[in-house]
Amino acid sequence: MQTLIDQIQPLNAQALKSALERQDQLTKPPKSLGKLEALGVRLAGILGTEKPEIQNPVAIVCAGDHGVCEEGVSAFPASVTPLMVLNFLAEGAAVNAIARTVGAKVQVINAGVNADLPDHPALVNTPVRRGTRNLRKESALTREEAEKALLLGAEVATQAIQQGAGILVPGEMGIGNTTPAAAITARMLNLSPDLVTGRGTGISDEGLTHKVQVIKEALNRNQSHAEDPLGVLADLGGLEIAAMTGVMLAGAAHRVPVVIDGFIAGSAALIAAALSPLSRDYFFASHQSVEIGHVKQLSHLGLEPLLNLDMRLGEGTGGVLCVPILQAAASVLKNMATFAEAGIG
Ligand SMILES: O=C(O)c1ccc[n+]([C@@H]2O[C@H](COP(=O)([O-])O)[C@@H](O)[C@H]2O)c1
Ligand SMILES: Cc1cc2nc[nH]c2cc1C
Repeated sequence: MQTLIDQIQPLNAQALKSALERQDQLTKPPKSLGKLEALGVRLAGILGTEKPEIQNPVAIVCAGDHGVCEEGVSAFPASVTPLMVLNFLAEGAAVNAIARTVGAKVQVINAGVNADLPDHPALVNTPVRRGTRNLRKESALTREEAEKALLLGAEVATQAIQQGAGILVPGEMGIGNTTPAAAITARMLNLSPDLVTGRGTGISDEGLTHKVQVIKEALNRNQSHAEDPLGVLADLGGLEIAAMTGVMLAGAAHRVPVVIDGFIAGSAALIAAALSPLSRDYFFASHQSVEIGHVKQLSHLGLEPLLNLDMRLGEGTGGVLCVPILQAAASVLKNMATFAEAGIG
């Protein structure tokens, strides 16, 4: 893991500078493309050229199950997780439908689903274990398991990049995973669980009170500290959260932009950014999730969401939806004429 972290370098300062200057030479009133301009400049810094281009988007949907489901923290049964993996493979899920509209490929990682899954070309089927332990009672994962899941995500992302992926969207599927995501967020940001715990798939008021209590008890076991992000990941868990963290770090290590989806992806990004503060420069936040803790994650990460469509699905749906916006931001720098070229002014 340390090798991966050490590979992450700052953005290319020269490319940032020339892209910034170029924005004002293009045939438009200065700053008239608003936030697209800063997005383009950052993409230039990531790709190391004032004329960036983004091709071959790939969504990597990481799936895992959660021992804490036995506490009744979700509106849906855990059995939905493997069924949704089959749905991704049959291209019937929301992420598939949205990916189709933007030309993105969807790959799935079984990081730790509690069921046997069939072999499929779009599935990396090497689970670290069959779901996490119940974080209310014990550490969800060992450090070794957390690191293994992280490295699995990193390996799949690295392979996708070697095969030409130009932008990565880590997505997730895991019934119960807003519980570990909220616990991680509370610990990493040192916030009370009631400020970062939401309704996930749609639990009742009573369910929400219970969920906050479960998270409080998990945090009160008091086994991990924000200064030890891998320890937090292991303690509070999520095999798919760990795998997503790996995808994010591998994107940054290979200078590939990474689109951060909703609240669960946000919790993985908190871990990634704590492991490597430089990695944040490679991240773009797609949308503002309805989950209440998401705003807090994004402000901590210094990321502004591109869309606010009241989404709270996960799977990488918001991330995939934002790919064309980022492609457009790059295309402006790459394909627009300058005033000099157009003979204007
Ligand atoms: O991405 C989000 O912001 C988001 C918010 C709420 C729920 N989800 C999805 O719903 C599942 C987790 O919800 P829950 O209630 O089972 O913890 C999981 O499969 C996520 O992909 C995702
Ligand atoms: C059906 C369903 C699809 C999902 N996709 C991501 N989380 C989900 C949760 C449920 C319940």
